[in-house]
Amino acid sequence: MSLMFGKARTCNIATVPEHEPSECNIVILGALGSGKSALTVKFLTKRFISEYDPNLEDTYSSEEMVDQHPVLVKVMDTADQEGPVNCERYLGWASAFFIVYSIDNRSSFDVCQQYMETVTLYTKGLQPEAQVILLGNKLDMDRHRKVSRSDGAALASRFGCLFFEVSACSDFLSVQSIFHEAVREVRREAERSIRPLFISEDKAAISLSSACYKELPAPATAKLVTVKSSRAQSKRRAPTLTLLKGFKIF
Ligand SMILES: Nc1nc2c(ncn2[C@@H]2O[C@H](COP(=O)(O)OP(=O)(O)OP(=O)(O)O)[C@@H](O)[C@H]2O)c(=O)[nH]1
Repeated sequence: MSLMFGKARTCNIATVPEHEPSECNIVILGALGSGKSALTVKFLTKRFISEYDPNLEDTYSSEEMVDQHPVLVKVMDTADQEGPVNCERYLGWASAFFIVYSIDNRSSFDVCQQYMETVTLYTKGLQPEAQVILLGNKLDMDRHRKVSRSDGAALASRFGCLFFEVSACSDFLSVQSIFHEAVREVRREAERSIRPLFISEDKAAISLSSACYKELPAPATAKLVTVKSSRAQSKRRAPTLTLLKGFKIF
């Protein structure tokens, strides 16, 4: 079986349909304190962290079932201190980007615009194109909101990407849904990129205008199978919480 999924991605799950990538590499970008680690840890462990090591950058993986198909989701939780610098380490690796801001912090939203520009400049025209999802985090802080939902939607629409608001400290299923939605987007893109390009004008108009705020799909029932960091794997260390030693988990 060969997968039409470039950039040296591997294929090791035999039951994956031909056009579907068996791995999905998600890079999480955003300003300091926007909640990148909290979202990552929530997805991996269902728990919320309140303290973290801001210099910790690592890649974690989790075997997931998304729409009855297995996929290895790898998550790179980045620790850039001042916006997009030294992006080479993830630009070629990512199948999807989460660009995260905190809805109660206007400047974190401004940093997102820089990330959007950097990432879309790199990804546009690639086959398959890495998918970008804008995330307004800390939805539980709505009463302190500094970025309106329509501002988020407008930015996403400017770059033609999906947009969700979420909270890393509330329910696990909505955080998981966003990661699964990223997998779906990556699969759609993989499928699109192996199809000949016969798009009617009507369809093109629909797809161009459809970017923007999207209601979360019903939470998937898939359950977390394993939690391992790639570093831990390579050193054959015990999986799970040892990899998260930079976090305090509640
Ligand atoms: N209320 C609330 N707090 C959150 C949420 N997500 C993260 N936080 C808190 O915000 C702070 C920063 O969260 P992190 O996940 O460490 O943010 P980060 O983007 O990884 O930060 P850096 O590692 O410094 O880049 C922590 O105190 C978290 O507990 C959320 O959804 N709601």
